[in-house]
Amino acid sequence: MAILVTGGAGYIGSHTVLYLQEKGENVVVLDNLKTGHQDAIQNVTFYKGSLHDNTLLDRIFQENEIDSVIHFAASSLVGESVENPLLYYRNNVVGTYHLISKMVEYGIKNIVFSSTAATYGNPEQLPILESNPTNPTNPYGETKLAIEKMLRWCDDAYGLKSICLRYFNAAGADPSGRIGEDHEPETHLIPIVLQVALGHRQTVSIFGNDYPTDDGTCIRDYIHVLDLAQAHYLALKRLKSKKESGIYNLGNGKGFSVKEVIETCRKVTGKELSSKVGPRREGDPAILIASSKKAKEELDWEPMYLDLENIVSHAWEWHSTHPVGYEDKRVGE
Ligand SMILES: NC(=O)c1ccc[n+]([C@@H]2O[C@H](COP(=O)([O-])OP(=O)(O)OC[C@H]3O[C@@H](n4cnc5c(N)ncnc54)[C@H](O)[C@@H]3O)[C@@H](O)[C@H]2O)c1
Ligand SMILES: O=c1ccn([C@@H]2O[C@H](COP(=O)(O)OP(=O)(O)O[C@H]3O[C@H](CO)[C@@H](O)[C@H](O)[C@H]3O)[C@@H](O)[C@H]2O)c(=O)[nH]1
Repeated sequence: MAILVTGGAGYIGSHTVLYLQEKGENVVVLDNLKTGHQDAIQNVTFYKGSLHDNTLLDRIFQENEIDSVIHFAASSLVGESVENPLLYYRNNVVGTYHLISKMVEYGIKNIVFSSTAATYGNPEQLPILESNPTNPTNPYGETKLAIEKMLRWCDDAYGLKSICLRYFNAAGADPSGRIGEDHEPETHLIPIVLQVALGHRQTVSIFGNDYPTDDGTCIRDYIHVLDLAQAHYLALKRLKSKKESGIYNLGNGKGFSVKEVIETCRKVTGKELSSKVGPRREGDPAILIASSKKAKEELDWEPMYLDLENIVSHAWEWHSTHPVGYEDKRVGE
């Protein structure tokens, strides 16, 4: 049997594919390469195309013995979603609607879904529990919450079992340096700061220093991408054994401010790293920190790389050895 990984050529998807391969799983990837890289995946059955292509989805489900799906494919940038919400409703909600419809048609009962801390909005308590209210402050979070709800109703109606993993901020890279994060343009904080270290940018702009935090900058919970990969594997195992849907936070349990992240990058790279304070970015909550107690208890999740310096070191290992990222994007230049 095979696992279909949508968005498997993306940052978190490719790390999960590698993890699943190392566990001996048979993996099929669907990715339109909008933000992913074919070079990030090796030795898998790969279909280049979109969630919106029903004919391609038919082919994938007919040509492979798929018994479960891990669904990463999405548009996932907070700022972009505020500027272009319809793109997010189409790619995330409508795209997932197509995928789930085909799963129901082909009788595939298990899905692990990439949800997000952005479903909570400005949290009422910290650390955030899965049972806390969800009030997204941006269209990205809204679309992910809409999908969680769609999945819940599909469990009731069709017996489709889902585990929604609400990740906090994915960071780091495969410690052996084989794959890493490569987005164009890059919007995530750690790779942006490391681009300053590489001399690809002059400075990093700090998006606001008037938040209600100790140093005035936003606090986030950075979780290693391989710890996320492990959680997907465990979530699939649980779906297959318990046949129960669920929602789980995945975070480090510790929060770091933007200034603290920049300082850690200075320490790891040994470089000065210029920064300047700019305006707030619309849609950003002040503080997001996870409680991952439920994932640890019910999925037996044991994150291995909780130290921020370690996470940044793995990211730096990738960026310093691949200063322009994957080779494939230079094809045709
Ligand atoms: N990076 C984070 O910190 C973070 C945090 C929480 C949740 N998430 C979620 O995790 C998932 C993966 O995030 P990522 O950081 O790896 O992003 P990414 O952009 O690197 O990966 C997404 C992948 O999906 C593919 N894709 C997008 N739309 C598609 C479509 N319609 N059909 C087929 N393929 C499509 C892209 O080409 C890309 O390879 C997303 O669903 C995102 O919302 C990410
Ligand atoms: O140049 C930059 C980039 C980011 N930030 C700040 O750094 C923090 C982290 O930002 P970023 O790395 O862009 O991540 P988030 O916007 O927190 O979103 C990530 O984390 C969310 C979960 O918390 C996921 O849902 C999203 O998909 C993922 O992009 C935020 O406070 C930003 O305002 C800056 O100050 N300067």
